[in-house]
Amino acid sequence: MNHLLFDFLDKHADMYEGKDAINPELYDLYKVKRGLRDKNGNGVVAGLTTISTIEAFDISGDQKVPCDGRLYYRGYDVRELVSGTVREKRFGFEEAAYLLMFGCLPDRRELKQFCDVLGSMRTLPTNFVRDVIMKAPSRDIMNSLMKSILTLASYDSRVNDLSEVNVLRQCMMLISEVPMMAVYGYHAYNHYECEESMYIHRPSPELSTAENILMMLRPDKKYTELEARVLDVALMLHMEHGGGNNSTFTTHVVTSSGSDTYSVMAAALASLKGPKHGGANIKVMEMMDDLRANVSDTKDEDEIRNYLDQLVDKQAFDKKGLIYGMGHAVYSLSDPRAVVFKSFVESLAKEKGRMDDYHLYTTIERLAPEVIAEKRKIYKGVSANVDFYSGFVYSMLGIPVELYTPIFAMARVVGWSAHRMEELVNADKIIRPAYKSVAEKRIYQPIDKRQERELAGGNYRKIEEK
Ligand SMILES: CC(=O)SCCNC(=O)CCNC(=O)[C@H](O)C(C)(C)COP(=O)(O)OP(=O)(O)OC[C@H]1O[C@@H](n2cnc3c(N)ncnc32)[C@H](O)[C@@H]1OP(=O)(O)O
Ligand SMILES: O=C([O-])CC(=O)C(=O)O
Repeated sequence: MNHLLFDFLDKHADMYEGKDAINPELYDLYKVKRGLRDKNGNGVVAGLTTISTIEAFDISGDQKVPCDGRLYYRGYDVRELVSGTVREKRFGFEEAAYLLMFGCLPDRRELKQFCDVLGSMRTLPTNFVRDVIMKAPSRDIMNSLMKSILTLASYDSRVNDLSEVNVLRQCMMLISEVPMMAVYGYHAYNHYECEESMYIHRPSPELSTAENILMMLRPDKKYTELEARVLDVALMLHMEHGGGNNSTFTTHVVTSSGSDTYSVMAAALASLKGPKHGGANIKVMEMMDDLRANVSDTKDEDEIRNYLDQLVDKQAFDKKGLIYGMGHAVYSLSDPRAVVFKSFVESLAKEKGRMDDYHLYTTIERLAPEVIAEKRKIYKGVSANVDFYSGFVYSMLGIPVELYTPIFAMARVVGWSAHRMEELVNADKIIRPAYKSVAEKRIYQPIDKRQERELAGGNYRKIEEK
């Protein structure tokens, strides 16, 4: 332990606590939109996009009426894209990636070419797995991914070339390589930290992204057709969500400064892993484990409601006051992706003998919006979001929890790529909103004239002892 640091923090913890708190009334006074949303939850319009469209309200006269959510990729309803590829027995991730990147649906020849190119790019530099991915493995695969992506930049002789075709090359390369880097990052962690056996399977250029993920993950490389199709649908549902979501907005912000593709993607990953964003899928699973540990009868609705009450009152689980997997910055009555997920969760749960869990999830999905509405100011309705059922689906596919958010990233890297290109082509202006300063001006004091402060201390020690 660094005693110097420990004592310093112990003395200063009290002084630091609340130091940066700003009187909430000032936000109203200066009309600051906290979280870049107005009082009714509407986001500040920060840009234009043709990549996707999100709808959560219908307009009736001059009224906005909450409706079931709708999501379109380049104008195509995501539900139709999913049902189309499932019906026509094709893997859809690559097709949707083509659509998002190039703006139109591919014909058979174009799709084959695109899949062949992605397949040919599923390689990493010589010894990259040994020298980069295996070094300092961590349970946090998102951090491991960021490290790998930033290191890849050193192997790119045209790292800073912002021409469209070069950025397209870099993006396609990352779409191909992120699944490998994430799965190998997990194997490294599983071997070095969990003392399990390690195996590194090379991806196959003939297989789809979803098949490759399952193949690389499993010791015997085996998976069923249903498992690969379900994962493919999950990837399609996570690929893109407008320009304003936290990680895609990060993509726009960092792109606008002229930074390189690797740095932009690392920043987007850093944003996505947050538990209020893509990291929520891991939190949902941890919350469900905590619920099972604290609710004696998971079929008793009163007991479940009581636990949800405690969650929102910051008394249970991580004491953050959130029911993970619930609520969305844009959607009101429903998130269309959660609805699609739910449609195959039931059949999968039946097949895997997880119907008790399925009923528990559906009960929470029904009760949570009521509990949140009782205790918070609700502007537009709260419903299950894409992260609510995704972890449950992955657990039925035998995917380890550490990979849940990285799987989100494997898909969303496509949306980030499309938005990076859109920002480069259209905006070419650094994103720079304003912050109103509410600080007082002060007169400089020479060091010998500054008053000595009495620091009580003890606060950090208490935190450490917990
Ligand atoms: C891929 C994705 O990023 S999807 C989102 C994944 N995140 C989660 O599942 C985490 C849990 N959910 C949340 O934290 C929130 O719903 C967010 C961050 C997604 C959206 O938050 P907001 O934009 O503030 O939602 P909204 O305006 O509808 O919230 C209204 C009120 O309900 C509260 N609320 C919303 N969702 C929840 C929730 N799941 N649990 C408890 N309270 C909630 C908000 O805190 C807010 O109350 P406040 O004004 O007192 O702070
Ligand atoms: O749009 C948002 O705020 C969150 C997001 O990325 C998603 O729901 O996929």
